[in-house]
Amino acid sequence: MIRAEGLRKTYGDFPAVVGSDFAVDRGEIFGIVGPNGAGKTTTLKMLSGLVEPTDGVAEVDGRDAGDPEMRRNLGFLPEESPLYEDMTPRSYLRFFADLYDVPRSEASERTERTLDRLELEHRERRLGDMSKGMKRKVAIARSLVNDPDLLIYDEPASGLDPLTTNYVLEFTRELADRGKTVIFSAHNLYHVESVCDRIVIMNRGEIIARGTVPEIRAEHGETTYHVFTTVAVEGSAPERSTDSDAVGSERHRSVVPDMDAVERVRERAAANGGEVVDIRTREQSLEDIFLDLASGATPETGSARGRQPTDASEAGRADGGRER
Ligand SMILES: Nc1ncnc2c1ncn2[C@@H]1O[C@H](COP(=O)(O)OP(=O)(O)OP(=O)(O)O)[C@@H](O)[C@H]1O
Repeated sequence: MIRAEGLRKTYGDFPAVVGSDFAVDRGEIFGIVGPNGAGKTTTLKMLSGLVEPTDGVAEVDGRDAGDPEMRRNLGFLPEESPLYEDMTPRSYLRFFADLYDVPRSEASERTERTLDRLELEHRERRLGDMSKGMKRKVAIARSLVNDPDLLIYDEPASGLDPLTTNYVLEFTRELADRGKTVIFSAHNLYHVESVCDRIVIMNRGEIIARGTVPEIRAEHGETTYHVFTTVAVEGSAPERSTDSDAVGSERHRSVVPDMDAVERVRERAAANGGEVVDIRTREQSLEDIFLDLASGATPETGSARGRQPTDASEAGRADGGRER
């Protein structure tokens, strides 16, 4: 459904995205993850047709991402989505449905259904008086007023409490299960790990890893072996056993990188009159893999310079121009 080829964006001399290649299938949840300034937002905006690429291709269903027709079939959730504070969720969503020419009755039915699914209470409360989580839910509902097939969400769960975060992520999964294609960005790896079918990791404008989370683990992660012996061996550390049948007995842990090294620990333990009592494998967490891959980076503070999207500017772009 989505094709990015040699996708590149420079601001002046500064390369925000240096040339990305990836494809996203219909019904997939695709995550773009990376530290501040990695180029996630810029990539999402190029896929949404909001920013014109300096070079390369961003296509949706074979059409240029900037094509107004394609953009009517898109729900874009910006990282910051200031809402009109004096409106209520209902009036706000109706306003956007009108902008998309959704017939009144259809709009109101869809709006209520979406607010029900998002468990949004206080629908007559002023948006200005709502919590951050509720506002984010309204912004998500807004991305769905035109019933788009493609959803592009910039940090959908950023800054939300764990419960609302889970809610938003589960809702994203539900959308994909109903056939929508979802692309979203995140800093937090837990977010992508729990819902994404595939991810790319970006750093300094470049894709530095890609695949499913297990594939990335297999390619870039390290497995270590923790070997427990009854006697000390070179490089081991003593610790108290917590096993129910041996509570309190002392044992020694050696952390080694492969099975040959495990064998050497076994031989040393035997030479010292002891034995191996347990071996456990530990996978490196995705967070650690990510930190290793991104090391050497100088993440910037703050995000995109330049335009801060407002409701009016995003709405105007439903069929308008794009940033260069
Ligand atoms: N309109 C712009 N003008 C100049 N530089 C920009 C503009 N937009 C983005 N940049 C720069 O491009 C780089 C990538 O920015 P981008 O917002 O895409 O990163 P990001 O991965 O989304 O970061 P964050 O997680 O902080 O939002 C940053 O160094 C940013 O300062």
